[in-house]
Amino acid sequence: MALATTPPGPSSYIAFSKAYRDDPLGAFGQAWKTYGDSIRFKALPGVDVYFVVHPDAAAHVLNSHGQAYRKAASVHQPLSLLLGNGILISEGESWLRQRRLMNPAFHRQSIVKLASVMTRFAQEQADRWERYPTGSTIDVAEEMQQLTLEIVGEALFSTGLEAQLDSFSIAFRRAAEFINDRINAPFKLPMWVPTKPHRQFTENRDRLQQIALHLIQLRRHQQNSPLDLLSMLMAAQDADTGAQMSDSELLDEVMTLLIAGHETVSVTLSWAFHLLGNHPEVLQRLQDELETVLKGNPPSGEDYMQLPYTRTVVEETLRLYPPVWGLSRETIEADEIQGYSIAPKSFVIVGTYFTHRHPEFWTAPEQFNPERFTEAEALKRHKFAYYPFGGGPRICIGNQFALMEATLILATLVQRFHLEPTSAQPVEIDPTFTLRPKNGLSMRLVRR
Ligand code: HEM
Repeated sequence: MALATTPPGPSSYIAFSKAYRDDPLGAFGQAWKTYGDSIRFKALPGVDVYFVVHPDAAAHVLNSHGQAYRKAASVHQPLSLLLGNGILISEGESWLRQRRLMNPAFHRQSIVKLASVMTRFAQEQADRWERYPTGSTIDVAEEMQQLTLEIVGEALFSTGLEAQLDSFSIAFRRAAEFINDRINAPFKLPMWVPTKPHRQFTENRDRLQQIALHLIQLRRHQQNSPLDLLSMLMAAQDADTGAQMSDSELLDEVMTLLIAGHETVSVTLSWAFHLLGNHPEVLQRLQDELETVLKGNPPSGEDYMQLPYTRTVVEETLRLYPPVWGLSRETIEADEIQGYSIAPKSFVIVGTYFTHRHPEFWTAPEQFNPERFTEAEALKRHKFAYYPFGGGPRICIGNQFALMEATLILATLVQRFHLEPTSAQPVEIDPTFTLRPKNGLSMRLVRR
């Protein structure tokens, strides 16, 4: 048997990390071009970072050999400042218990019931836009963030978040910036050191948690509670012990769902509008589908399955702009990926953004072409050529929720409005926290 070797990579990590700080996607993209699908960076003495792009490697790390990996502490410790030990962060038995408790709330039957929440809020958004003078310039990224936060808030609590929406949104954005900086900082001061950013982060985190905890406590005292995600989480019982979640466990899960459940969908929608604004032929097909299927009526939950082209637009957007552009893991034990040896306690990044543009698996990968996502085309593909929701046991629990929400919002807004680019300049990507358009996304709102 041939001995496993070490993947190639740059000799100077300092040069790479400087390029990474200036332009993370550009730095990884350049390294991918130079060294191929598996790269090793010597980060610090004794600490290696491996970057893998091939779908086989993604399948290996996320699925078939997932037991040799755990979520990377350097990313998840900063995240846990906000999400505690919620399902996104936890590991092992405790994660399995949380996942089992939460799974029923995300089954298709449960999600379908939320379709009316999604369409109602999307219609309200369209009504708000109706009041703007046609031709107004709007920040689509900002508008989608508010809308998706409203929807996940309603799905969780049925009511209650509206009044606090702005406060939540601002505190979240600031807290997310702090976490992103902390993830990328080579040295992290302990949080008890009273620096200004630490104090500000704590204030923002406390504001977010107070809002969520208040809604949980209100529900504890409510009779005839509505059938929403929060009641499902509160009613969920551990199969072995019959135990239910405490307020602090609920708080971590609620924070996780509010945050994981709005930011990702909001950036997907922003990119979808950006792509549609620059691809009139795709927009035309989408409008044709909406006209044929909806016949001028507003979309309802039942229409979701009848809008296959709209959904492929969402899927293709998630290919080109996966909100979670890379997945980071740590090796628990030594491993071998595609013939390369991976040292124990190394950091492995699975490069979703790059796999989604891998020329061996996608024809004309840079082109926006929703046709790739017809059932027949999808069946022909490597299962891990496309994984915007991750894969294996830790796959996104909200993937059905997200696809339904993005499809229904897109259908509702495209039926009534056309969003035009305000500039011929390409929109820059800001890969902090999630893959967002840099400095928002300014577009011209035209009534149809
Ligand atoms: C387009 C939208 C979305 C994208 C691209 C996305 C992406 C992802 C990815 C890549 C992961 C796996 C992270 C990893 O393996 O390290 C994940 C996990 C997760 N997502 Fe999503 N997500 C989306 C929407 C949602 C929504 C709407 C919710 C909830 C309402 C949600 C809740 C979660 C949770 C709770 C986890 C952790 C699951 C676990 O570890 O068991 N996500 N998401």
